[in-house]
Amino acid sequence: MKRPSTWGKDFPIANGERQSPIDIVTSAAEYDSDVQGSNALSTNYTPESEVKLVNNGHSIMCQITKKGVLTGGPLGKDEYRLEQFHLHWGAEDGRGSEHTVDGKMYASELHLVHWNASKYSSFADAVQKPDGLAVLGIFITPGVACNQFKVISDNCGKLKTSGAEMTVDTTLDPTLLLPSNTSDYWTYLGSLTTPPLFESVTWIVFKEPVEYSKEQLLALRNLVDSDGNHMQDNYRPPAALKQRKVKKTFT
Ligand SMILES: CCCCNCc1ccc(S(N)(=O)=O)cc1
Ligand SMILES: [Zn+2]
Repeated sequence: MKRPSTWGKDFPIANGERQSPIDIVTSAAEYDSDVQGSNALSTNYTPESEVKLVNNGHSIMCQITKKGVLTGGPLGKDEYRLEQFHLHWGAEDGRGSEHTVDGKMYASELHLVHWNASKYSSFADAVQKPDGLAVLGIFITPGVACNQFKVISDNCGKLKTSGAEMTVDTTLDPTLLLPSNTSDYWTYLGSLTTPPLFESVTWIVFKEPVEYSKEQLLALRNLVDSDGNHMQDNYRPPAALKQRKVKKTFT
């Protein structure tokens, strides 16, 4: 994939009104009490009985096969189905996340991608609809190892090159990839952060980061992308906020 600065030519929506990621200016975010209590954000994931990993040339992706559901919060009455998760990261710890918080970049960002199964028939059908997708963004910071992420980081060596796929014969519970606090998040209307950049994503970015070990981050940086280079800095820089408001669920 070419550099983000070149995307505008082939994908004019790159300069659209609801592009992602964004810099989250915490002082400008508006508290929204409506996303608490009975309609709090809720995940109901079924653990994967085997783990399908793909090096798709610009990230490492886990294709979900079990029924996993995200509801509540900013999603109204609709039920969003977990489709896949993947990550973005830097060449070093000081950069790598896509969203930033008051200009701060994290070392990596995990995206759990869901599609609106209440209104659409498949991910492909939902991916271009304004209320088609919901993505959970989880910031990653260097620290202790994340045990559930070992399923991915321990197999990066076998997924080195673009197009490599493998099925790991072990279970994986996506719930264990989430931060302990899933009540505090920012949410706003945005887009896919890679081409085709469709403006179809309700973003939910958790305030609390998750820790991965140095070794787990290094495993990501040793992957090879579709250009044959080390897969690093596969993050899009923040796009203009334009006429959007960011909501927050905490004071
Ligand atoms: C039409 C086929 C689209 C395939 N690619 C989907 C896709 C791209 C980016 C993200 S992200 N990085 O915004 O979560 C999720 C899913
Ligand atoms: Zn992503």
